[in-house]
Amino acid sequence: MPTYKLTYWDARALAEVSRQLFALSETPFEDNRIKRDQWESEYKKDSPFGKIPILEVDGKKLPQSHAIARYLARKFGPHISLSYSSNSFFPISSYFRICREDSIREGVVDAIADQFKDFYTDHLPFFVVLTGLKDGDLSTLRIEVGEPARDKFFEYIEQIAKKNGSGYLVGRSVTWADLLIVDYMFTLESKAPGYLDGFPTMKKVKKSVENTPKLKEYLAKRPNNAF
Ligand SMILES: N[C@@H](CCC(=O)N[C@@H](CS)C(=O)NCC(=O)O)C(=O)O
Repeated sequence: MPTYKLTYWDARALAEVSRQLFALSETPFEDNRIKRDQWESEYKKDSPFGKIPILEVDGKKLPQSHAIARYLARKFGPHISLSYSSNSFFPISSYFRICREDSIREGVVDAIADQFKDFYTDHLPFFVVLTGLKDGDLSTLRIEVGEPARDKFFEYIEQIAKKNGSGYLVGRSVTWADLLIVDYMFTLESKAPGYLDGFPTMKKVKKSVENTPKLKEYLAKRPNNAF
């Protein structure tokens, strides 16, 4: 088995999906949580794009959080489902075959993750003030930036989740797009209770994902980071 080392801050943010993919697949990895001064003095100069997270696979560096998560999801999954889902109604082997044959599903998972990234960028000016990373007028930012970005994105994925009807966004078990969105929802709900109340199907998706057995175990033990 290759050795994996994931370098990021001591935060969930852009590394958490990949940590969860390691947990779901029960793959050992080095969770290398660094401080800003270490980043500046030791890591930055040798980083491919001058940013973290970075995944090292047998010493080879892979940057960009989505590229890392997609790589791990395909390697371990491809849909990180199999025995981890309690409500997968296909027998494991046939479900695995169907996923492999149905590569359009992988495309849809990637598209949702990319759409989330667009939302994340639009929503960021509100998010950084909400989480205390920057100072600003929270109530004005909520009305002018947060809620319009939230409504645009969550109205799309609420419909996708409703239509899929399984408690997940794509197929009948958890994918990395679910992990990505649910972790962000977790932060939003802890910082702004009620902020996602208009999206009940997505709240059900969050519940299904957080109750995925291996993930539930991981969530109970992970460091208590604010975001
Ligand atoms: N698009 C990149 C963004 C990475 C990014 O902005 N990382 C920040 C931490 S969240 C960083 O490396 N900051 C340190 C710096 O810019 O020197 C990704 O998704 O991985």
